[in-house]
Amino acid sequence: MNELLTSAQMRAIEQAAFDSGQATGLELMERAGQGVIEAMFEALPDLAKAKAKALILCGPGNNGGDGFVIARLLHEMGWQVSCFLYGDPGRLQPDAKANHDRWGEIGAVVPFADWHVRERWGGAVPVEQPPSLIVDSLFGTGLTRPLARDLDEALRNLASCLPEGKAWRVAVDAPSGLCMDSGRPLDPENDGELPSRQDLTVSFHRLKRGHMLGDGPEWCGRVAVADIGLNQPALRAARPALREQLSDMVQLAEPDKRQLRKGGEDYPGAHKYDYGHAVVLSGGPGRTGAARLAARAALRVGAGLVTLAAPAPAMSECASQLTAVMLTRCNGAPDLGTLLEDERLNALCLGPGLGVSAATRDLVLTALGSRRRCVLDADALTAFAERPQALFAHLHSGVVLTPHAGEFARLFPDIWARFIACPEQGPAISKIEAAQEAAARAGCILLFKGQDTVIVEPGGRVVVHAACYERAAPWLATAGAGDVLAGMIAGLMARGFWPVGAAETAAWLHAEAAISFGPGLIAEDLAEELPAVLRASGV
Ligand SMILES: NC(=O)C1=CN([C@@H]2O[C@H](COP(=O)(O)OP(=O)(O)OC[C@H]3O[C@@H](n4cnc5c(N)ncnc54)[C@H](OP(=O)(O)O)[C@@H]3O)[C@@H](O)[C@H]2O)[C@@H](O)CC1
Ligand SMILES: Nc1ncnc2c1ncn2[C@@H]1O[C@H](COP(=O)(O)OP(=O)(O)O)[C@@H](O)[C@H]1O
Ligand SMILES: [K+]
Repeated sequence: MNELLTSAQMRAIEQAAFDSGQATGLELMERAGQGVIEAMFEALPDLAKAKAKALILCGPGNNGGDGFVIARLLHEMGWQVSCFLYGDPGRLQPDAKANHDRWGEIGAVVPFADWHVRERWGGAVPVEQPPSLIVDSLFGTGLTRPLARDLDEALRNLASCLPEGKAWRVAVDAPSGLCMDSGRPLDPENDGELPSRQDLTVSFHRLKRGHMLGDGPEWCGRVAVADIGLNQPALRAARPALREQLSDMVQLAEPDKRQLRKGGEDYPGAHKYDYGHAVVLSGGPGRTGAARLAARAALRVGAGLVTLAAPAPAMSECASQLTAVMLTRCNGAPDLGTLLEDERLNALCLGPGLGVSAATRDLVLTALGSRRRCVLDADALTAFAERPQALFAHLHSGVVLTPHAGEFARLFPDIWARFIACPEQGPAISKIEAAQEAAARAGCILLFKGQDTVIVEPGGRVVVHAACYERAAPWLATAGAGDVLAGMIAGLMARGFWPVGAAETAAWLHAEAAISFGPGLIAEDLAEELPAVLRASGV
């Protein structure tokens, strides 16, 4: 259940279910409607206490069909329900048409031409009693272009007549207007501002990428996943074509708890060198803090030994601040080369506080030449902004690049430009495709930071760590948080984690430490919170 689907993958699963006789479209639609009802009363308990009046906005496709099921089921529960249709009833698909017609035996369907939103609910005394629930069943995974101007305007009018807090808002599968493959609004006219935020979005079978990426979480509000009875493993096993379509399935990040554990039954007598020796390169005097944060995090995450390698003028500054982290002198690339003659030094972290200079470029190239596992962050990336190819030519599969958006833009300006261009049709390029293209060009693992962190192995796994909903970690937006993440990845690689696994586990632990610490977090707290996080997660 840890998967994020694209709309095309969801359609392929649905088609396989039809072809194999696992379910019919009508059955799935009924379960989808039922699933929304169950999820919304569970997630929004106050809804049951609200005035039981619902407005169901149905669209021209199967998302609209789900809306007619919801209308019927709410009516059966005693709710007063109004159904509005954007689309031509004569052109509905068979399953949506069947549910439209079933609803038609119960109540009216108001066509779009008669919505007159402002006249209904906009006056000082509304002509019609306002609803306590608005269900957005206009578009789901079938959205391919921005909402038509007249519909968009009607929805904005509705949002101003019944603003947030006046009525609960529940979206069926997707907030209409959001591209579910990217989490990006298809809304060039309004700069990505959709007509309204939802209180809850109910997805079917699995979460889609758009629920977790980009602006998706902001517009979805909360998410729930309704089980609509699709047996994906059975369908996958029986149908090679589906297996192929699902082969690039994206996973949500999970920590490798088994590998995180130290000792235990299978390995009780380990020595510190069994957990590796990480080296973090420090900047000069007055710029050592970032590397010290990284080094401390590498040690806390369980590297057996961690050494901070600092230039001579910064040694006393570092020495006064370090205890368990060791210190060695490193005046530049030749010193680093000498240091790395010790083969026990098995993972490196370069970038935090290192400075944007030719000296940094030399250090990076020496580190890469040693073929050690290596994290390149911050200045180690920016130092190559003028000539990224000079970096890419030396990268290898043991390297993790950890750019934030600015660093990504400097190294991959063309990909960045395409990624941020306002999308006019779906599916829009997502952070996943941007990271995949960048990782393929760089030839190493890429962890593209942000609230939605995307980790990509060229030609291999794609993992998303989304710090949203119950895992929101806004306190991570603090100076130095990225340095800590880089140190954690280096520490895990020193312990023997594969680079992509180190990146995934570190991203999870990093956010978990922020969530565990909570308000007031500063970067120093992250490493200190790790013991509690590790204990709480059973490591
Ligand atoms: N898959 C499953 O297993 C299940 C799916 N279920 C439900 O079905 C939903 C997907 O249904 P769907 O494919 O009919 O697409 P939907 O989102 O209703 O869009 C309808 C059509 O609108 C059109 N269109 C697009 N953009 C437009 C725009 N801006 N303005 C105007 N028109 C626009 C476009 O057609 P076009 O005009 O491009 O030919 C599109 O095909 C899914 O989200 C879930 O709720 C559940 O019932 C249970 C199981
Ligand atoms: N609002 C947020 N929600 C979740 N994670 C965040 C948020 N803001 C920042 N982060 C995370 O914190 C880290 C910040 O890294 P970075 O931008 O490199 O900061 P710095 O350079 O100050 O260390 C990244 O791992 C990023 O994913
Ligand atoms: K919808």
